[in-house]
Amino acid sequence: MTLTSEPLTLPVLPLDDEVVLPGMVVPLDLNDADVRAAVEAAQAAARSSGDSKPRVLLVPRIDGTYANTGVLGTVEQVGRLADGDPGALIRGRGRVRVGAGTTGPGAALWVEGAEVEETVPDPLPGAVTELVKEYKALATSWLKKRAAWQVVDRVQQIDDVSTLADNSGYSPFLTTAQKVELLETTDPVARLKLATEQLREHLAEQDVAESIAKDVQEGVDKQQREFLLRRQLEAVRKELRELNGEAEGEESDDYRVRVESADLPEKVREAALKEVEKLERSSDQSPEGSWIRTWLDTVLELPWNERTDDSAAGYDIRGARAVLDAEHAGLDDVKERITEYLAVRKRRNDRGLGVVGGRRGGAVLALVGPPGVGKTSLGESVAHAMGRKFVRVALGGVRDEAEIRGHRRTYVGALPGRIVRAIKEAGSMNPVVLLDEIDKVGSDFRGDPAAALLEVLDPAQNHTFRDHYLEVELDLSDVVFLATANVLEAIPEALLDRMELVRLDGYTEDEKVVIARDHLLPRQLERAGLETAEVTLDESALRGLAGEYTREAGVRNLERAVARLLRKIAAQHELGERELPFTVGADDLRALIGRPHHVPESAQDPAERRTAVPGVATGLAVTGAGGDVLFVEASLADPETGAAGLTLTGQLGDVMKESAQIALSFLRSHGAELELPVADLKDRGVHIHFPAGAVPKDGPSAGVTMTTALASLLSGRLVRTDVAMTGEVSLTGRVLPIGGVKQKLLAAHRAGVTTVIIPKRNEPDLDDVPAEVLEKLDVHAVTDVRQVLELALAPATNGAATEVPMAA
Ligand SMILES: Nc1ncnc2c1ncn2[C@@H]1O[C@H](COP(=O)(O)OP(=O)(O)OP(=O)(O)O)[C@@H](O)[C@H]1O
Repeated sequence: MTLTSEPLTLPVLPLDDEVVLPGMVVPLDLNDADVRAAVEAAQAAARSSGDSKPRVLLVPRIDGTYANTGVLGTVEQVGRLADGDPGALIRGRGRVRVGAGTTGPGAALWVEGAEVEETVPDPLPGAVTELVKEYKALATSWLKKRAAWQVVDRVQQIDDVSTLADNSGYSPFLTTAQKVELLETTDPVARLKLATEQLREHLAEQDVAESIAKDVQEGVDKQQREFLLRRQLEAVRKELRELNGEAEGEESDDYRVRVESADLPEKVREAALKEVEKLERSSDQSPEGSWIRTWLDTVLELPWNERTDDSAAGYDIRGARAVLDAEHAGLDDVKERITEYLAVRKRRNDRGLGVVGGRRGGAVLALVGPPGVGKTSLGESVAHAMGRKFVRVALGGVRDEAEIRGHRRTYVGALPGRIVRAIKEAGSMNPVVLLDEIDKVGSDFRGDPAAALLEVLDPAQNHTFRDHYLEVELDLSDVVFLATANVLEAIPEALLDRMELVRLDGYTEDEKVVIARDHLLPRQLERAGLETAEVTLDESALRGLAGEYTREAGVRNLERAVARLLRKIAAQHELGERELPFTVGADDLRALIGRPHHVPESAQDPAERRTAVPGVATGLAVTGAGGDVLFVEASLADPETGAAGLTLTGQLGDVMKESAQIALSFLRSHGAELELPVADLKDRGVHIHFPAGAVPKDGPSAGVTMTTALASLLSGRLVRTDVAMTGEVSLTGRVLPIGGVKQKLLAAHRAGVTTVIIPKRNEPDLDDVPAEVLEKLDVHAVTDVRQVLELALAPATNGAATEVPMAA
């Protein structure tokens, strides 16, 4: 509520763009004509009326218009202002409603006015007390920001609502209009509310502005800091280079220069430059920096645009064949297959067709066979023949997909995969890559390496091969992939689908002799530091080494034996114990490298032979090392103590266990007819054992051998030592076909077996078996297990027949 008291007559002091509120003390410049006129008029009036202080009416004038409300001001002092100009110090006293114009002394404008009386509720309602607190808090926070500590105290001490609100007149952030609003709000509580709002708004704006300013400042700071640090880094580097005696400009670790000067495909360069930028931003010590450097090194070392030139000069197929012939003895069919493969590849290439693709396209040659038959070295020969670089990627035991495709770079110690590493090692984008032991890749929780390999080998995908580590695409379409495997069955199905198989089953003794003479001996002579003419191995010595000192499908141990022999001779020569040149004959072997390890069963003392007791039969099997002979032993358990049923030992697979069951069932039902005492089989346990040594692959082909061993056991008739057999047996006694005939026959021959029994339906496989082996073997193709028993069991000897061995 506002009341007006008796009228006042006052000279108007107009304030342009300025507002003085009650309680404020302001200095005003007397050079200003309006100010001087008002002050002088007031002084004159005061003198005549005897008032103590001259009084003026301070009225804001906005765009030439006066506000409705003014403030009664008393002139406190007239003198010099801080800048030396004449001035007056005026104190605002109270609100006055501006009335009509009137006359008075001097040049000033005189008006009538009425003082505005203010009432404040007493005591203050809670809401107002709260408002007072809020205002003080806001004002304090604002003042503290400006470090106006004395003012903080003064504001805190004001208790009067009206005075507190008018104190806002000092706020420099308020616009003239806002101050006029404060002036014209005559109710003190309403005015304090308004002042509080204005203050709050300002503080909020300030907060936003401040945080923006902070952000801006930080950005600037960071850029500046970075710039400064960079300069410092450069200076330090330069100094280090000078210390190390490097010439200016010869910046070994300046990746930017290296990337820019390297011969990289455009996409790769872009990616590399991006990394260089990251590197430049990271500190020298940060782990990220070292990752990036490793990555850049890898990228820079890859032979992006290197390729050996084979199509332009055009390796001619005849030349290629000549290389294959020169480096490997024998293997005619294998070489033929490789030559065909090369010819097709070349023709397609010449006609711009690219690699043979598509499913079953057989873009990849897979060399399958036992160890030491020359798979790896054939791969190398293919590279020679094509005039390309050769790299070998060992896949044995790879179970992690990342081995093939690389680890993501975020992985600690990440590396590119083996394919990328192979390309790097080859130093060209079109090498011959030999995927060695592709049958030994496994899969587990870390993914399926075979799936990654599939992508590598697929001509539709491999021109954009993506290694997880490298992250840039690599074109593998010009790489010649070859694969090797020991065991065909172990190659993952999907991969097998992509491959053209070339089988290497092993060598005959004659072939080994030729290989040893033409290839292994010359190489090992050189290794032993001997001249070609100094040591000769005659044919009988080579034969002895191949036949009695080693027993293998390939020639790896043979090569070792030759090496051992030559080392011995070289040492003896150095010790003066042997004259050179020297020709080694079969009789010299024993003295040089000791006794042979592999004597044929038939050459053993008859009592020492494995088949010297009933119940042991000789089988033929394929193992990881190629074909091999193995012995199957059968015995009957003691009727008192032994458990009934069938016991099998010797690391057998499920299929082999089933074959054993079938052999047993067959003999139980046909024993009588075969004149075998099958009653024994009913109440006594049977034990079949495959002695360790060579562990055969799981399969049914030992069926005939197990049947024969059991029949021998029951009849007491020995199995002929010179007979070995292979074949599956059905419940009715039919002999069914099996695999690996060539490997098995080579093994039989190696072991000195002379009679071999095979299933009739395998007869066509004999075409693959070298003639020299067939010549020495008496091969019987049979259809029924009865024929097997007839051939294999020796005639009964009187008396000894009942001596049946027993298992413990
Ligand atoms: N037909 C051959 N003519 C000449 N040398 C041969 C022949 N076969 C094999 N060799 C030689 O025998 C050695 C063993 O061959 P290699 O290492 O290539 O066997 P591999 O089949 O790859 O065996 P693995 O499966 O264990 O890798 C090599 O030194 C190779 O040169």
